[in-house]
Amino acid sequence: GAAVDQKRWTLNDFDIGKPLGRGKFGHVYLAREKRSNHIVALKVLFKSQLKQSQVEHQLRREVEIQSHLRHPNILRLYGYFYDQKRVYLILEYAAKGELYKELQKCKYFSERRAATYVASLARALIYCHGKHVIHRDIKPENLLVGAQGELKIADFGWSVHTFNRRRTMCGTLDYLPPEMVESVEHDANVDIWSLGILCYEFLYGVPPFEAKEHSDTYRRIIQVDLKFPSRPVVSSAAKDLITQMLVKDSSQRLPLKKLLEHPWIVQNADPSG
Ligand SMILES: O=C(O)c1cc(-c2cccc(F)c2)nc2ccccc12
Ligand SMILES: [Mg+2]
Repeated sequence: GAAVDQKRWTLNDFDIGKPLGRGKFGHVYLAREKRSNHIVALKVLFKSQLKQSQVEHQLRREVEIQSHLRHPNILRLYGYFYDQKRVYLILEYAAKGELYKELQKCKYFSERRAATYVASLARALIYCHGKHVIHRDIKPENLLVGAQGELKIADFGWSVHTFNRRRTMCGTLDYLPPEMVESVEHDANVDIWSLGILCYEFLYGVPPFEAKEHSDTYRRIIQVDLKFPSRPVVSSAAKDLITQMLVKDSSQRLPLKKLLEHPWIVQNADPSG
């Protein structure tokens, strides 16, 4: 098979290490490229599963997109190859793993930690939007943490698949903005909404429109039924930012560049991200 940086990779180029996790279409392994000793994550996808779920074309498109994105807060895709039964994706290894596990463990983040994450995601999204790549689907499940604690959007491909499966079939609607829930045209401003949802969840430990039934979540989203609990205590600056992002009219949402100048971000985000 081919590869994004023209090199023809094969399984023999790697020493395979411990499993890092499993997804719907296969497993991810720690691996070391033999010549460079470079540590990577090798995602192994079964062609049978990909065919069965009719996601081959999406995978190719997402690989194409992801391989061209170069940003400190976007997980790198170095290349891919395939054999008879499997497709292998050569990914950057994020040493501190999945953000959602960290969020579950500490329930919610401090305002400084939340603001630092939100600012780095805003910078990654500004970069993506600049390359006409939108909709990076930035829920906690799609975020990994690098060795220095930096956030990485690791959402290439899956979320599009899960997006088509999870959001239309089952799974969380929580992150969908009104225009997507009402399935009308959507643009890069969908990412501002999702980042607002994420900011709320970082600070309170739950997404703002969570409800038992899908139909209730759906209604709360389209009504923008935004409420701030009294606990944990959160600054009014943070609530102001979230309120400016979770606006039904996508054109009225706070632009990402303005987000980086918002007092809550300026006063709380660690500049190194
Ligand atoms: O047998 C193939 O040619 C094949 C190639 C690819 C593929 C090619 C480039 C990039 C990428 F991500 C995937 N995906 C597949 C999925 C299911 C069945 C077959 C294939
Ligand atoms: Mg996606």
